[in-house]
Amino acid sequence: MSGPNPPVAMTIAGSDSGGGAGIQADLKTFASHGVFGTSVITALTAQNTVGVRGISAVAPDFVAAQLDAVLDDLPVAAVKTGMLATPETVALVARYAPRLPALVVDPVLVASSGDRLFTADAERAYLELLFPHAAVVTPNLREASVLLGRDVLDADDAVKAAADLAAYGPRCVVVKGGHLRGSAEAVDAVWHDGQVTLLSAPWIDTANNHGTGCTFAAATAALLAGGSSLPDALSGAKSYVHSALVRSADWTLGSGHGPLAWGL
Ligand SMILES: Nc1ncnc2c1ncn2[C@@H]1O[C@H](COP(=O)(O)OP(=O)(O)O)[C@@H](O)[C@H]1O
Ligand SMILES: Cc1ncc(COP(=O)(O)O)c(N)n1
Repeated sequence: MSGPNPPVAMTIAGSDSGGGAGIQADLKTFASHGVFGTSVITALTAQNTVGVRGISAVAPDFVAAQLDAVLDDLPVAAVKTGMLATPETVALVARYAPRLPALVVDPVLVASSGDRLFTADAERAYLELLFPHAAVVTPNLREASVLLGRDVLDADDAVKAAADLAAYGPRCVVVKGGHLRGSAEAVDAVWHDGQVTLLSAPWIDTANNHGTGCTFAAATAALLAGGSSLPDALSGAKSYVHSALVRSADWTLGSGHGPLAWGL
């Protein structure tokens, strides 16, 4: 006898040929949470732990075909967006938003290697078209800076940025502090229902941080698909990333920023 159906989640993101981020990180994270993962691929990247060598965006019509194929057939309970690659694809996903439950938007604009993953001038499409539909948006410090057009450099800036991004309509904003060095804690600023709180975990000293943001957003979507409340999903995702970072801290896969472990 088989058990009950697993919850189903969807990732709408880019492929990372190096396996550390994007679709590959999302599916590992869904599976680690006992969630069945579906995937709508928006772009291929030729990428490794060192950097991004090339990007080939999928035509928006074919992104739509993938969305239709999955949504017409499978009971998707939560959705995560990662690299959307072009403003046209952001607009497309926004048009599908009424069919996308528990929408976690990770506004991937720049890889941790510093390579841009989005065409210029995409900020407005994110802010005006997609953010109003999101249950939660999860920019890192650099993405918050690009979106707001000002420096977001420290914890105080992150708190202000979370409140300012909330004005665009998402139910919750997490400004992730994974690139804030020099502190014993990795602190993220969370705006939810008009209140700002901090999400904190011990800082792990490791170069293997390629895919932390994808993993955090995918874990949040997996936990939402399983029925967690938003605050529980965010704290569960934070501890999942922390424990993955601990287990892969000393790996030497690749000569750049290596990937994270997976599994619970
Ligand atoms: N070295 C680290 N130690 C502990 N937590 C980290 C570390 N690096 C990132 N995180 C956490 O991982 C999550 C993803 O953050 P971040 O790395 O800023 O995202 P991104 O990959 O989008 O740049 C956040 O919760 C952040 O605090
Ligand atoms: C296809 C793809 N999607 C997302 C990221 C961002 O991940 P990170 O910020 O950890 O480099 C990436 N590098 N590649």
